[in-house]
Amino acid sequence: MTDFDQHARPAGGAALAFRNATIGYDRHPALHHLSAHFPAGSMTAVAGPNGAGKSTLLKAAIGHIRPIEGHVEVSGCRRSEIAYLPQLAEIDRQFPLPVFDFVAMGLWGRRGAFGGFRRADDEDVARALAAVGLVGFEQRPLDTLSGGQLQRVLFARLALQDAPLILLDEPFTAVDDRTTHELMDVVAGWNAEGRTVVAVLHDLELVRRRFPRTLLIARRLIAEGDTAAVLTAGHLAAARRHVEAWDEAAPFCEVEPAR
Ligand SMILES: Nc1ncnc2c1ncn2[C@@H]1O[C@H](COP(=O)(O)OP(=O)(O)OP(=O)(O)O)[C@@H](O)[C@H]1O
Repeated sequence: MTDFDQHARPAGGAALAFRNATIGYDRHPALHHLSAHFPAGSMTAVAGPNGAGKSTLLKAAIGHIRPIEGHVEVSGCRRSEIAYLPQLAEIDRQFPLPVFDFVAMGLWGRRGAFGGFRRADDEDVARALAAVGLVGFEQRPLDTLSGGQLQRVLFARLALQDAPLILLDEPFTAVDDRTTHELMDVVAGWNAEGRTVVAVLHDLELVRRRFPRTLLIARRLIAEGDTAAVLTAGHLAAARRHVEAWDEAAPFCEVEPAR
């Protein structure tokens, strides 16, 4: 358990399911007929080659993209309660705020933007910063942080959202091994509290070590389930072949679902 166990949730939290979902941009599908399930309380890695549709899957889960066909279902919480960490490249780090204030924004969902802060909130922010190893950084402007420090700040803000379902898009890209290890422990702590975690990851060794479940996609489902059974040489080769053979101009899906 982490410092956040006062927010610990009972088992039976939030789940996410894709039901024969085709998801794309301007009606050009990026993901075809995807059926996949992220059970409540599970911790799942989403893997696949570049362009496989991993970020698209997370964006559909939070409702930024609507399926062209099929359904994306969130159960056990409202979509607005999902915590989502986009790729670092999509984050505006020129935000003119000190670390403390930026992290405190994680409380907005619970307090409302104009809800006012309580003394306990200051303590929660301080605890969140301590949990990611950033004591002493409270007044540092965001734009003076290294990539790894910024990622720690983003994790602290995410923790304060107290979300039952947490989606992370390549959270360890451009951070060193030590930061990855420490932030990975934070993620495992969230999952131990009963939160459902879905993380897009390229580092398959990390996935094998730390994620019990994996979803392997390549514009469609290749395999899902126990990580060892999913990340086989055969499945990984199939994923590469499928993405390489993909015709970007194909307007509509004619591929049968993989399962
Ligand atoms: N906003 C967009 N408009 C049009 N096409 C897009 C958009 N975003 C992504 N795509 C396309 O959808 C497909 C899947 O992209 P996505 O970013 O989901 O893949 P990914 O698996 O996350 O890739 P990577 O590992 O490179 O981050 C790609 O062909 C991409 O070019």
